[in-house]
Amino acid sequence: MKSDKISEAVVRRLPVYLRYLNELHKREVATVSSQELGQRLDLNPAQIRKDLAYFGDFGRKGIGYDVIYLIEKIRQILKLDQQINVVLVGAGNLGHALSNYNAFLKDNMKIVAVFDAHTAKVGTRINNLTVLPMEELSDTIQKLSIRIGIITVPDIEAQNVADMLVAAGIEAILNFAPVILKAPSHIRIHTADFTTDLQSLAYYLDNGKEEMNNDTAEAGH
Ligand SMILES: NC(=O)c1ccc[n+]([C@@H]2O[C@H](COP(=O)([O-])OP(=O)(O)OC[C@H]3O[C@@H](n4cnc5c(N)ncnc54)[C@H](O)[C@@H]3O)[C@@H](O)[C@H]2O)c1
Repeated sequence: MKSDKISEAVVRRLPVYLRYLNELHKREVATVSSQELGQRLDLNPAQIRKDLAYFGDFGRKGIGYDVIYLIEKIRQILKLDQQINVVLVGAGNLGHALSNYNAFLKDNMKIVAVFDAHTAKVGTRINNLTVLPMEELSDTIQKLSIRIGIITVPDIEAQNVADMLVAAGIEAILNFAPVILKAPSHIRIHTADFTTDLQSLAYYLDNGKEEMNNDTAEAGH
């Protein structure tokens, strides 16, 4: 398995494959072709074959890929075959929503601690967890071997929280605050930015109209 050579683009596609493969497994489908995966996921089958070739040549011509085997391999590559503990900082609106969202539990990722700086939030309960004060962040991260941090604090506080997470030994951060965070190069940071996503959608709304207008104009020629 050439896991050390997997590009970022492939790593981002693997969870997409995994979600659909889990769906197939639930429907008791045993094998799937790259064509079917391509159709369903709107990806080029050749690209899918290339991505999956990272795990060795196990697709069989005319039969396709063994769904269970592929699920196992992708989970291994993504390290979802081990329990990964996650901490969330910022028990506000978004923090509550994410802490209550259990969809990733099946992938062995679990929010095991929630923190907040506000005294009114500390001691309250979210989804069976008691919100803890920031003073306990470092000890808790070490005690529970927490490896990923989720940041849901206001933008002006986000860098400060990221620094605390890094100092406590976190290896990766999912940041929901609309700021670009700085961290040492060995820390992986992904930012989930709803605002920029919405802004780029606005562009496509206009483009869609223009394209429709162009199409209509061309059709009239
Ligand atoms: N609510 C949404 O739908 C949404 C969507 C996208 C992005 N965001 C972003 O997520 C972040 C949180 O949004 P929200 O609506 O949940 O805000 P919120 O005000 O409801 O919650 C923020 C929480 O962070 C806590 N906090 C503040 N400073 C802190 C610090 N230094 N350490 C620890 N905790 C601290 C606050 O006490 C509060 O409980 C913001 O940056 C926001 O821009 C929110």
